[in-house]
Amino acid sequence: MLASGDSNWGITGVTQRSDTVARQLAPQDGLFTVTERGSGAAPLRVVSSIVEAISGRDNPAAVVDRIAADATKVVTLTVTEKGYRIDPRTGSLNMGDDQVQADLAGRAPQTAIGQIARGLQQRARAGAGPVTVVSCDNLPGNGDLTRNLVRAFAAALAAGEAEPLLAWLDANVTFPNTMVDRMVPVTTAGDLDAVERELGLRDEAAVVAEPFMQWVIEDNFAGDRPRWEDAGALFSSDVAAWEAAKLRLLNASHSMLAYLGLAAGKATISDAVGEDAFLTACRRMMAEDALPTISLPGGLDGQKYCAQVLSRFANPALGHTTAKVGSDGSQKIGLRLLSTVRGNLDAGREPRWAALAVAAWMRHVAATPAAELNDPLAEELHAALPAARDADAVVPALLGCRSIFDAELAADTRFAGLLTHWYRIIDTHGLDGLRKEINHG
Ligand SMILES: NC(=O)c1ccc[n+]([C@@H]2O[C@H](COP(=O)([O-])OP(=O)(O)OC[C@H]3O[C@@H](n4cnc5c(N)ncnc54)[C@H](O)[C@@H]3O)[C@@H](O)[C@H]2O)c1
Ligand SMILES: O=P(O)(O)OC[C@@H](O)[C@@H](O)[C@H](O)[C@H](O)CO
Repeated sequence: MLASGDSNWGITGVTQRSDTVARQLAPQDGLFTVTERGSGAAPLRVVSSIVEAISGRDNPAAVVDRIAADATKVVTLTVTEKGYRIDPRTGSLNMGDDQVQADLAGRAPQTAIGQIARGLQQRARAGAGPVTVVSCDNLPGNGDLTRNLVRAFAAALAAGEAEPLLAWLDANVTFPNTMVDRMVPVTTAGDLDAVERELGLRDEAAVVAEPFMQWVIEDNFAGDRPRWEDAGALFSSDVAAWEAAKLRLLNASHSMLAYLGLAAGKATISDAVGEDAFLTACRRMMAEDALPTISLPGGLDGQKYCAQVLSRFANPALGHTTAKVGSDGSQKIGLRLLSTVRGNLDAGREPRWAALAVAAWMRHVAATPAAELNDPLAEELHAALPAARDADAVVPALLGCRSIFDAELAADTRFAGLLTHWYRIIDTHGLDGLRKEINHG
């Protein structure tokens, strides 16, 4: 958007739990490069939109100040699913979370929702103007969700604080829903060296990405906003449909490839999708299980979208690891896969392929020691596991985790049967068994 000529905007970047990115950007005046990899890649570009980078962990008061500043018009957040601190049983803010309670008690806030709510409270008191909060995470209705969590935080304050803040939020803050799509793997040391060779300078904050990018935003802004449409963003009143398509087709296949790939020793998503049987499983999951459960947004051709997703996954230059995509499974499978599972069971169909992905996740959980499982619920999941790790022991044990499977889904014998079937094949017959079973249909 800046490159299109309007230079009135800039970004204050805030890191959350670690100060790494703030430390990398500070000596570079906030400048960083974006390297596209794959067919149609644009030349390396230096991005100058970040005017300052703050460590939210070390300087939470500065975060509150920036949100409250009159000059701030938009607050975006991208903090992963677990960063929202949702209670899986209620879908609202987890009031049992120590960090949420500490933010409510009045310390300089450390949680993402606490920082936003306290920033907005200071903004209300300062009489600064309206502001828009934009979640960019892979969550359905991410704007509505963020609004509900911020309101829940405000409502939990003492009455004298809660009522004026809630009224001010209603009159001055909007939370548009968005869908962001671009595969951006973790930058490696090799990426930094490659950028240095091309640029002639060391960029510690370099970003590597695929050429594809898409940002769909609900046009519901409380105040001024950058003209992102000049740089290709799509403003739409149908963001929910875009988000459902992305989560149930792209992200669901991504998770499926991650867990099948991990079981078969494939390090990257492109390696996993290069295995014909896994490619077939993804195709069939999207076509037979996911597509029938969603209404596509106007202008999106489902068949073409699925084919494009699989060819994006095959990009060998990206190096997106199965370990990274497979992290935080407890936070992702409900949104990406169980939504499809429920849609099919309700319609009387068997979610055969989506169940394969969930079974592969269960196998990953059971085969990974608790200390090595990259998941905020690692302890809870391992506490649920019995000593035996075969299909008949693991599947019912993990189905009993109410943070992930509701009682109705856990009691569905069709789903449990599919999970046990696929788990057993992965566990006892390995890649050859999977190939045979997937190709057999
Ligand atoms: N990387 C991609 O390909 C991509 C593409 C589209 C959307 N997304 C979305 O962006 C989000 C971030 O992805 P990423 O690849 O940058 O992940 P990442 O793991 O590299 O970064 C996650 C960020 O979230 C913060 N965070 C993690 N746990 C937190 C917590 N408990 N509280 C507050 N902040 C927390 C981290 O500090 C970090 O800044 C994803 O969850 C996804 O929804 C990612
Ligand atoms: O970012 P995460 O960890 O929530 O999920 C991993 C990937 O599935 C995801 O980041 C995709 O790459 C992205 O959603 C593509 O737009």
